[in-house]
Amino acid sequence: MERTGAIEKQSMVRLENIKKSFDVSGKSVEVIGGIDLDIEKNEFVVLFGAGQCGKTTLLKMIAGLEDITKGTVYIDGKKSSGFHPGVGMVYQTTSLFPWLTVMGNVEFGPKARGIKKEERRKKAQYYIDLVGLHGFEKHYPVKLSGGMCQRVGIARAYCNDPDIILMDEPFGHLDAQTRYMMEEEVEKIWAKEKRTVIFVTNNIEEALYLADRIIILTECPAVVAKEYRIDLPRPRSMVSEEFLALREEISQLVDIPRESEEKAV
Ligand SMILES: Nc1ncnc2c1ncn2[C@@H]1O[C@H](COP(=O)(O)OP(=O)(O)OP(=O)(O)O)[C@@H](O)[C@H]1O
Repeated sequence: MERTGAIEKQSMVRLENIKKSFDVSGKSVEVIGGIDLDIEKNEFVVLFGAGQCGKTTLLKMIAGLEDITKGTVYIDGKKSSGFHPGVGMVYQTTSLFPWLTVMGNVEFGPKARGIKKEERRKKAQYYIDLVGLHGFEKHYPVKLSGGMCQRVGIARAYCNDPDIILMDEPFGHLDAQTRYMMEEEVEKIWAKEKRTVIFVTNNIEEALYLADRIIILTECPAVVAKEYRIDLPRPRSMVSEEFLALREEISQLVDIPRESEEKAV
């Protein structure tokens, strides 16, 4: 709880000294080394760090899908234990049900909660339209491109009315062009639907394009190395002076080669 004068501001997500160790061949390996974090309602927070630093593990602990070794997660002020219905997840690779159509996948959550057909169809249609898939309602995932599948995943997450949406490198497997398009889509949807989003990536441009705040994690065991509040106006230009200056600063901090340097090696 943050104190601002006499008023107490409650975080949507609060992590208190979160630690995680895995047992690997009988040895305890610490992956998360003690993370404290407060995330405000409707904030767009990006967890940024090198591959294998523990980002997915942290996200899973927030979702209640992974046991916490030490520390506490609070969701909307309440101590969280296990899966929380107010948390939705969009995964790295598509996790759609292949035997269900686009409509079937998006309405799956409300259907499981017993929402009547007419109501859940209306809602699912709204989110299908919002992610730009109008006309694809009856298609099966096998007939869709990677970007379209991720759109369905996003619509499915929103259709469950979560307060918090966790996105785990959702565009990591897409080609560069589709990735830019999807980043624009997510930004637009977030501007319209305003939820608390925690987005994992190891792509600096993506982080800077989307985030209100970037949390930079150290390599394993992950702790918060630094955080940046990004106040650039939205929608952002990836070639503005301020954007490029921040990209340079963060690149140097985390020493991640740019795409062109990676290719040159
Ligand atoms: N169930 C598990 N048992 C043992 N080790 C695990 C388990 N899950 C994750 N790890 C280890 O924890 C570390 C962090 O993994 P994690 O997937 O959280 O990293 P990440 O930052 O999300 O990686 P990437 O960016 O490559 O997706 C890795 O070394 C991984 O091998």
